[in-house]
Amino acid sequence: MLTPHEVFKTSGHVDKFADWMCKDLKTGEIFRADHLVEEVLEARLKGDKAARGEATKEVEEDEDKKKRKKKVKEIKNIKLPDEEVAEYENVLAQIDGFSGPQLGELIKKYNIVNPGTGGPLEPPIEFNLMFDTAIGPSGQMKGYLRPETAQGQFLNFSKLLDFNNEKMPFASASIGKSFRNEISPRAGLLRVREFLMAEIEHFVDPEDKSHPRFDEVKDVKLSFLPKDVQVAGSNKLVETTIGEAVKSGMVDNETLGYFIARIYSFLIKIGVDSTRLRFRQHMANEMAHYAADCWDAELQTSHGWIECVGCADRSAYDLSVHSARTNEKLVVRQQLPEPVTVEKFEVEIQKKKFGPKFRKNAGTVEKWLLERTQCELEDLAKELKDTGKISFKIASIPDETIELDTEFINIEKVTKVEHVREFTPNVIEPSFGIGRIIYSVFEHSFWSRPEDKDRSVLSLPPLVAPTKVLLVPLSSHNDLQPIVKKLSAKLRKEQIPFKVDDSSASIGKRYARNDELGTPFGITIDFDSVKDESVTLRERDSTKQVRGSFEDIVAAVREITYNGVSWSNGTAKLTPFDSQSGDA
Ligand SMILES: Nc1ncnc2c1ncn2[C@@H]1O[C@H](COP(=O)(O)OP(=O)(O)OP(=O)(O)O)[C@@H](O)[C@H]1O
Repeated sequence: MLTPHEVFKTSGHVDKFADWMCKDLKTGEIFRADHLVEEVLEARLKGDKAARGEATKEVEEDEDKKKRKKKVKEIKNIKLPDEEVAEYENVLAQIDGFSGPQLGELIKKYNIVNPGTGGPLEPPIEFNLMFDTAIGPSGQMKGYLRPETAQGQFLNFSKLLDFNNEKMPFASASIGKSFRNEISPRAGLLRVREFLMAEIEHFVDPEDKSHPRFDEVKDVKLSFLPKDVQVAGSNKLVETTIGEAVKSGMVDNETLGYFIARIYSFLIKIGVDSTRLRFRQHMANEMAHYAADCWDAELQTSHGWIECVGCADRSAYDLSVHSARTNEKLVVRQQLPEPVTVEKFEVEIQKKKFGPKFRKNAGTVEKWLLERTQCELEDLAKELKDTGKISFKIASIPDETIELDTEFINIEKVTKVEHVREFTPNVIEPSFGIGRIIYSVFEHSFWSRPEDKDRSVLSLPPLVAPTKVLLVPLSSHNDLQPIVKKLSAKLRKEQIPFKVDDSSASIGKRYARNDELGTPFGITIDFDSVKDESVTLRERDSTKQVRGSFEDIVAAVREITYNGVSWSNGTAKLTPFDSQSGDA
């Protein structure tokens, strides 16, 4: 988590990991420029709708919420000219793609001011999001709290490749805290300065980004928001299978497509509502310059569409920059099935002459030369041929310009037979924000029973519910205790997390409060249980009940929870139970 300056300087974070902020010099308030433009234009569009008499219930509720936040000035119901409405919609569709200066232009053009006070704002300036610190007692070594887990994985590339017996493709994964000095943290878990991140770095051959298991997911149907749709100012979703999306080139390659589909399956499995999930492609200027393609899994919540998982093809960027900085090769070597004849530039160094000329720097100069790419060697060979010498600078010998003539070096194109292919892998990176996912799952799973709005249910899938079963003895009568004990032991043995609620509240109340906590099953123990060890199993969402031996009931719970079996299949052999349990 605590990472030396050099790592993030090399990865580009020191120079580029920044958001744009605007300052109100009078009040000292600071706003994130893109969020400000987004919020103000959205508010004006809603005001316009209201002025046109098109206010929906949602608009009214939103306005009410915003008024409470004292953002009154922007919410006036003012009808906008039609062209302006279209312009606003266009800007909003592309809001993630603007640079700082472009945001500054928009702020000027649309006269966007401090929404609270109406005061003017300074043009946007860049604000680096990393928390910096000093490492060690001398305070000399600058460091940062990591803003993502990825870089640590890249630094360990050689070890990871070794663990995988040098075989490609392979992946590493890491889960842990990341830190970003967000300009304005807000919306609970959605934007915080310390958050849990889970990232997979999947290393793949740049010349073959097919995925051996793509066939398994190719028919998964998804909602896509591609970049050209956004650039055209729309947010109309394209519904198609991931197979088609890759085939048409909308999604760059199979491996990226495979992970997009797997992200989808994961989110659905843990309780995300598929109708409130879309994959939005990054627009060209939103994407890092090195990325080949990038899609965000966005979940719709009461705070709008929220990016919860990013899935990017980061190409060979990270490994290349770390390798260049450290002079360590971060490459894969693969035995070729058949030797190939290649033409390539090679450097011939007169080592004996290097020592006296460069002394302690001889090794560094030699290494630098040997690590040049073919393109660089081609340029150097030309320089040597044309001028009889080459001159260059090396970062670690900053005060010296190195000059070498043909007495010291020769660079020539040679024909060689190669048995090994050497390449820098590309990286496909799914990056999950755990807090945002959990928050969205809560919103997507929470509902009230139509017959009684006060009775809420958290429909967490059994697999992710922290407590799977609530054990409910009908009464606190001593006769029921042995069965409670026996059933508890059985559940413990089967590793099914459960809780006992033997409070004096009515059965209905006990069920209701656990429905709200997301506990998917209730097992009721009554006086018949004492006689024949039969118990009742209740399902949270439907409130359906079945009866059977406690062995069969526990087996059904296990099958439904851990093996993806449906309620009706899992309880097919049990007897439907119609009770007046106080549920209604
Ligand atoms: N401040 C934050 N609080 C909580 N989760 C975050 C935060 N920033 C990023 N994440 C999570 O980490 C994931 C990967 O980070 P990434 O760098 O792609 O986000 P980002 O594009 O910077 O997010 P945003 O544009 O919303 O700031 C995001 O999909 C999100 O789930």
